[in-house]
Amino acid sequence: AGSQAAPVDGARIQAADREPGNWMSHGRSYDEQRYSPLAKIDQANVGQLGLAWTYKLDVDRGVEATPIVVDGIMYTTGAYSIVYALDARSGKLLWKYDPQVPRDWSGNGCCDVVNRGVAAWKGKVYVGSFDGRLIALDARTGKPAWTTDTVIDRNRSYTITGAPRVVKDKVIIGNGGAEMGVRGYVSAYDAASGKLLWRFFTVPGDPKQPPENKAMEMARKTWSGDAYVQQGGGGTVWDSMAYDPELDLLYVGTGNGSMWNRKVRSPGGGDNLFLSSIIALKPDSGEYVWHYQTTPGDTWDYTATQHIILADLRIKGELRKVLMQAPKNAFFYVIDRKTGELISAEKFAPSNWASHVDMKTGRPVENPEADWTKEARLIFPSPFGAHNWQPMSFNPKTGLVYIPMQETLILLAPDNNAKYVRKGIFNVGLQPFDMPEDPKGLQQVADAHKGHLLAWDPVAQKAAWDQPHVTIWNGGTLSTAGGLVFQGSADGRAVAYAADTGKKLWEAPANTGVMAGPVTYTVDGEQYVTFMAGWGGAFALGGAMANVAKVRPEARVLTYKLGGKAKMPAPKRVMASLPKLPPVTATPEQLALGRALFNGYCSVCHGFNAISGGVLPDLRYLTPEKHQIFAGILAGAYLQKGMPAFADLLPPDYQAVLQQYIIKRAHDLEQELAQPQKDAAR
Ligand SMILES: O=C(O)c1cc(C(=O)O)c2c(n1)C(=O)C(=O)c1cc(C(=O)O)[nH]c1-2
Ligand SMILES: [Ca+2]
Repeated sequence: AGSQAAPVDGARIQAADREPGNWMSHGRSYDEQRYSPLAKIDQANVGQLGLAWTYKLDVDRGVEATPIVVDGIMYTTGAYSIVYALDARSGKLLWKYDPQVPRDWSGNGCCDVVNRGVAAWKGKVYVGSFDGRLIALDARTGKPAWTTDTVIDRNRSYTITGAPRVVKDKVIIGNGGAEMGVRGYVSAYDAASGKLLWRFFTVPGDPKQPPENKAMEMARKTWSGDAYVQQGGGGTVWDSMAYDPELDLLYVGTGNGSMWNRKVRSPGGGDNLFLSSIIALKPDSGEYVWHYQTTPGDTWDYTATQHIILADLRIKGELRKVLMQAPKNAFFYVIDRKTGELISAEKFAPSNWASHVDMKTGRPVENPEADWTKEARLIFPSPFGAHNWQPMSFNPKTGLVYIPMQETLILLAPDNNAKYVRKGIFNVGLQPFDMPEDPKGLQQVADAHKGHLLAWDPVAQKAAWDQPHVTIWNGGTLSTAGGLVFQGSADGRAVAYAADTGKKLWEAPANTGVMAGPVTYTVDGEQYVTFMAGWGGAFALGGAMANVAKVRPEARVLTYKLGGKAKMPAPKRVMASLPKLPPVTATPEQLALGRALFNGYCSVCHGFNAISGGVLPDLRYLTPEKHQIFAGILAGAYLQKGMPAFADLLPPDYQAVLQQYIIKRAHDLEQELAQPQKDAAR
């Protein structure tokens, strides 16, 4: 391996199976199967797994990283894009790099200040920081080698949450922000110097300007008007990529429209390319090759940024080079990855927005009842998706794909006069999200959200087995040659299942919700399994329902081995008691306005109806001292803690009713706590 740390290159990643003890790229191999040939830990002995070591991360917010492990060193990330290099055998910190994400950038993300991990290449480690920088670190020391700004417009809410991939000496990275009014793109940078090599926009720019390329010329014809220019357009490449070295094609998944509401975004309709699509690009030039749009004219936040897996499958007697994706929209797609031809698509989760995918046209057949742009509709899946970013895995031995599937639903109501407001504000064309305030109603909605570990046969396009979870937002999956599937759970466990039958074989407490995809590796012949634990992300920030999981954020690396004897630290204590509450003085009408303001501006971080999911402060617990400086906080007093300023959008009387609504909800809670528990229970 020479004297360099992390001397990963394309040849090594392509031959990943020859060194199964390493985990050298995000999905382990370029095909992103997240399947490990390691089999020392198997169905017979997995019950003996114990903790080898734990490592506490700095920030207790959502943890979503897939660690990279090369030659005994683990490179991983936590919230605010902090990078950690750990001895993979002991968990000892070798170095740490904190990109010092300005905390006042926090409000530019839709879904927590998360990071999904680094890439390693020829002695460097690459991380995308939440504020949109791409940073190359010396893998030995953690010192920056170069930094580049990937953001084309700092007046817009661009973020990076996804992990870079490196292909042919090019670091590929996209960004997030389609809830916040950005134009999506994916860029390639020279791995050695950080120089920009190409950029592919996923949605058209201003029609008054010439299109950047042929693909944008094609895309432009599928949009109406030019309102989308101001609104951003969307189509962000915020997570998935895969690479086929033989075909020399790079695949990227694109996100939803900005705004979600197509009536506002593209008033005359249209497919709005390349929203919610899988796009094949030439990695050398960024040139468009083909695309498949999963949700034409998307109006539900049905991103196709979900994990992409490449595999060779025998379908109707023929070996096909396929690409698989289970996007938010609840259809499992098998696509010819050379041509983009749709091979099959079936529902892997309940949905009401479309009945099926027409195999002649390759398009979903939409249910007219799911059009919420005229009036409010109950839609499933919700924008949490039938599957979100939590990566699935494919086991070539069982032929099954293991999907962190979820049943979700939502009431969407249009705001067809919505205007782009400014950076840091949700820009979706909806009336504020609605959710029952009363505990019983809330419990009903929460109960309708169901999490599953679904084993899916991609050839037969049907479920092989299904394991229920307590709620949604469970972890990504890892499958191994030991006949195992590993998955963390929202309710705070690390679990192993039999890959063939789904039988649960092992579990251990994680103290907190586990969302990230686990990895496995070896050091000196010993096999380890690592779970990145830490509750957060979109569901937990949204609050209320996430409390079903009964966990709090506690960011930690958990590594197991057979016979491991390390001790799990005790879980952190939670929630203080309610402070003395100021009186409610507002009228019912004012409180209704306060509620609309809260759910419009505050709920995506502090929870719907002011019930926090425990990641960010539950405002019902605000102390009298904090209530005294409420206006100051809205004006930006806590910017450096990550609390954005909203005062410019809320005249003083609105600020007062917003505060009154929070106080009213605190009184509601006080009453609830005083009542016998059984009233609130399911
Ligand atoms: O449209 C986008 O740009 C964008 C970005 C992100 C992100 O960067 O994390 C998410 C989403 N959308 C999204 O729709 C979503 O459900 C989501 C969940 C999460 C998460 O980390 O828990 N991120 C995102
Ligand atoms: Ca989105």
